[in-house]
Amino acid sequence: MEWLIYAFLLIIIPLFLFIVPLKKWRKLPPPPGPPGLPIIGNMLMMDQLTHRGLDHLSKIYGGIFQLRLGYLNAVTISKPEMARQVLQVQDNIFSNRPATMTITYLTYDRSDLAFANYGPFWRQMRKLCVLKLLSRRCTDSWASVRDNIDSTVKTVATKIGSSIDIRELGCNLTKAIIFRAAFGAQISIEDRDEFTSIVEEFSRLFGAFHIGDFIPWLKWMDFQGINKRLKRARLALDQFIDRIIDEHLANPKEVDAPTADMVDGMLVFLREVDGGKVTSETGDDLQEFAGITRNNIKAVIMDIMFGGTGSIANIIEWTMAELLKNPKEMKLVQQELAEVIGMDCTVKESDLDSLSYLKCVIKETLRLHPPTPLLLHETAENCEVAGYFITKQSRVMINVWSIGRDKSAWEDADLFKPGRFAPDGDSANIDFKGNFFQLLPFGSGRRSCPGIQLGVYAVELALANLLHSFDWTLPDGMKSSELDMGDTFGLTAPKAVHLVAVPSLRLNYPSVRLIW
Ligand code: HEM
Repeated sequence: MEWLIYAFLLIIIPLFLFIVPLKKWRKLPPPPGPPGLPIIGNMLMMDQLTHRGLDHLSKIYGGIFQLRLGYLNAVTISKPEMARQVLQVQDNIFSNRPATMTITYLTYDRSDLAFANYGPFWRQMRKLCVLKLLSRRCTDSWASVRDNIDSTVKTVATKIGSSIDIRELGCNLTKAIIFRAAFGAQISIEDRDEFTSIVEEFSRLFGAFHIGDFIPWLKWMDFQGINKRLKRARLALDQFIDRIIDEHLANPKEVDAPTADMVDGMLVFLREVDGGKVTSETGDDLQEFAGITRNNIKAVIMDIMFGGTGSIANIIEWTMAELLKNPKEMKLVQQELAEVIGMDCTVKESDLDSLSYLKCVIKETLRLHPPTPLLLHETAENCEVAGYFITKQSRVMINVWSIGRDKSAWEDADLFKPGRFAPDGDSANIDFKGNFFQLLPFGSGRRSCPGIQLGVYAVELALANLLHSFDWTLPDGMKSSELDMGDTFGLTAPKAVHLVAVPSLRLNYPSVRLIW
């Protein structure tokens, strides 16, 4: 009798655990896609891995298709319902991130938040970032937004009648916000310039092509000398942030102090590895947290630099461009600002809730120009989407740009019509917080953007003040129809040609002079 029980355990259980599921998967076809060559697969189509290239391929192969890049399967999703399958229904399987060799090295072996795989470490880092660095309670980050927008408006006021590069204006503003939030008000101009060049080199290296990412047995090849650049870049970051950390350690602050910055926030959890001890007590909501290392701090600071700076500046530039291209919409937003704020003062945080049309304009801009057009995820297990078999460790690209322009989800999908989100519009109930899979500028589910509150606040307050304080025209008599609306593709998708516009004073001058 006993042998019967053993036979059951040895034969039936493995059958159910392995063979039955395998058979289930085997019946399913892989997603459609273009035929590939031996070994390299579709690597000759690498130039198509942009939001526009993948959108074009989705018109041929459908809302889900697969490219084989060497040994890597890359699946693209371009329909809202399939995005829901991936980001909500099977979120647990799709919450890993793909990381190239370059990214792994530059993030200290993925010891950050954005590239860490889903699991206990990621959960703790996410909790730390959300509660201690990016929430409304982190007062300095938010004060940094207000102060830096005030000084941007004052700078524009000194350039009335001259051409202003809006991309540059937005980048300088967001860099100032994020630098001060991360390192505190004391950071010098020289330090800012030094750190900007480190971030720029990281950004160039993140996009670098390495054959070993696709054909692992060719990992040793380094045609472009990337390895040397990687080592130099990480050393520069080590030296810079170690100095900042040491300065902060020498001058400790209470995390709740009004002048505490993100480095102060993280130092509370610092575990100096050399000494092997936890240097300070952990906070209430992270009692079980074993602490973080200097490398974690460096990697998270880089996440915040990349997450914050490009996207906020991008939205400001695209919104201004769409409003200059659509003067009727510009008039509606400015009319709302005049009615809500009056013409004697600038916009304050408490006014933002009343600016409902401005919010519609920003939403519509995010639909047409999401700053991160492709969400990058990776599968943790074999699974099924829409009747297709997706293998474990597939790279999954959710084409948010394509989904935002999907003709079956949006009426007049290619037109800029903010009124669709107004209370009487056909998309009035749709928000961008990840609940509606046709609009995903901040992603959805576990890996969605933790900086959404801070980011939206900065975008709304900056645009409200720029549009309320000034009237804007295109330079040299350029007509709105002549404005170039093309984009480029990198980690984000900014306008291909920088937007240049000319401000004129809009508010009642004597009262505004008192404020400025
Ligand atoms: C306002 C403009 C912003 C937009 C449109 C934006 C968009 C996004 C998107 C699309 C993702 C990926 C979601 C996914 O993969 O499903 C993301 C992730 C992330 N964002 Fe943002 N973001 C913005 C602002 C910020 C700010 C201000 C910060 C920090 C200061 C930030 C930090 C991050 C981080 C750390 C992640 C990685 C989260 C993780 O993997 O768990 N973002 N963001």
